[in-house]
Amino acid sequence: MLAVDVQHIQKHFKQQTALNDVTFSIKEREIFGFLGPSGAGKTTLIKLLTGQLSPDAGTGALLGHSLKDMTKPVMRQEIGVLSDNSGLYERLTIQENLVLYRDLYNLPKEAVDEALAFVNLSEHRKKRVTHLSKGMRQRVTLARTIMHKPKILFLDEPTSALDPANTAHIYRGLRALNEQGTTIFLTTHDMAEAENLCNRVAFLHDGLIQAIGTVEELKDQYREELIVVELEGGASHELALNGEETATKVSEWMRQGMIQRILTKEPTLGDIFMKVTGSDLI
Ligand SMILES: Nc1ncnc2c1ncn2[C@@H]1O[C@H](COP(=O)(O)OP(=O)(O)OP(=O)(O)O)[C@@H](O)[C@H]1O
Repeated sequence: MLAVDVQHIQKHFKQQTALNDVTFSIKEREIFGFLGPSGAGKTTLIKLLTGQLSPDAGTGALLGHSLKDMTKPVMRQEIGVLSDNSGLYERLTIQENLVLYRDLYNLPKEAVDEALAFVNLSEHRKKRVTHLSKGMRQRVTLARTIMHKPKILFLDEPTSALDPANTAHIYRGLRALNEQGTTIFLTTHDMAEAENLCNRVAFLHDGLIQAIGTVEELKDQYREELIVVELEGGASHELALNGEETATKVSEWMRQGMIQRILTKEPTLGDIFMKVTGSDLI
């Protein structure tokens, strides 16, 4: 069964088109990343998939259930959603927030400790939410989101407020969760995050999927045969691998003994995004 199956979804806000004919599917147990700059439609897509918005056109299903059923209680057990809108109880501690949630979902006692460890907040469990930094809040929200071990996890920019050490910790946790069977759908404009975590990615730009595939497939598809020649004194030149100009220049530099290093150039996801959309990821 497909975890997510979306066909020709459209969403408009008055004159503004947020999503325009978006079709894709995600297999169970994939980690799938939607990459796009601000305003590309990423949050809108998560809201449509999780029943917070209805599409203007198109159909979709999660684990075989129509998007129309997303607000039903049974689906709340199947999915977890991390978004900006944390909905945490400010006056309660981290632990008290998680206990409330544990009881709501009838989870075992140890679920709170596991969730705290997942987000590296065990030592801070007694802190009130109102005193937390933005990154800590994001981690508490994430703890709550993964606590019931959902079948599909939707993460809207999950590490946007986190430092590198906590980001690495969360990545390890997400991979472990995925190995236990959770399908993960995340949005990001951080290409390193996508490369690091995702089995497959899609580029979203102007409300359309502009490219989709594994990171390796996209790199193969858009690979330019380029070399970088680094010269004495620090100058560096990017040249086509098989150009006449390259041969002339390189042999001249070699004759003069100027070459320090010659490297082949692998495009980053950011390079590919730029090539496909003509726009930056930021
Ligand atoms: N409730 C709304 N009313 C009007 N326009 C909206 C609404 N929600 C989103 N939009 C518009 O739809 C487009 C897509 O927005 P969306 O929030 O999905 O982008 P995003 O890719 O998540 O951006 P970011 O990375 O900044 O969160 C934007 O042009 C945005 O202004």
